[in-house]
Amino acid sequence: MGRPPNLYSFASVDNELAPNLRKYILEQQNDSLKRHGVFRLAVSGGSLPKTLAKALLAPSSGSEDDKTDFPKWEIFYADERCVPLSHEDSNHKLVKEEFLDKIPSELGQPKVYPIDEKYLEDEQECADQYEKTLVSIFAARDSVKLPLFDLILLGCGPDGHTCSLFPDHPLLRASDAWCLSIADSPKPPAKRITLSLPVVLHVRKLVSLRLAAGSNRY
Ligand SMILES: O=C(O)[C@H](O)[C@@H](O)[C@H](O)[C@H](O)COP(=O)(O)O
Repeated sequence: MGRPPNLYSFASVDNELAPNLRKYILEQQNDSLKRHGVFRLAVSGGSLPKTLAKALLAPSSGSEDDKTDFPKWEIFYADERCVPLSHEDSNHKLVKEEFLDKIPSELGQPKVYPIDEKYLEDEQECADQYEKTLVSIFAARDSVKLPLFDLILLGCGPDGHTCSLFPDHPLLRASDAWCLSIADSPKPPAKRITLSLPVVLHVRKLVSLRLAAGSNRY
């Protein structure tokens, strides 16, 4: 059995959560860069991209371990809605506008892997293609059983869903794919793709941010 999760609660996003999240992410970045020269993470939508910007675009203390190395980051989507990348519902658009576009040019940009818009009409094909992208980065499925992200950063909806894995949905039991499609998401838009639960649980480090009900505290 894995280690039990550490639970933290923060009274404010700006003064408490953001600096602690920065420290945690940069520890994972530094550790990953030492191990394999790249920092591979998956992110979701919701309020996370804005929180990431608060954490990671804050000024560095100047110490060696408090520096972002964005050009060595590879960012994937833990889930995505099957809409064009410029659509209001796109997680990529959100991450781009709330975080990536705000990175000062001197810090460089992460490499980002959005879904391929060619396959929006067919959510299963969209998931299969995204899985192919993961396979091309994390090695072939016949050589690794599951991709190993250095870090996955997720939100959690009021109903308990995370990625596009919803409570009691049959997708929670799917174990034969890295990426899954959903056509009946209880939260619109209905068509989405998501990492499968085995992939999420295989990660090196997982952060799940849950807003306290009716507030903007985590
Ligand atoms: O695709 C989605 O439905 C959202 O991205 C969703 O998964 C979000 O991450 C959670 O609902 C948490 O949202 P908050 O971060 O706003 O609480």
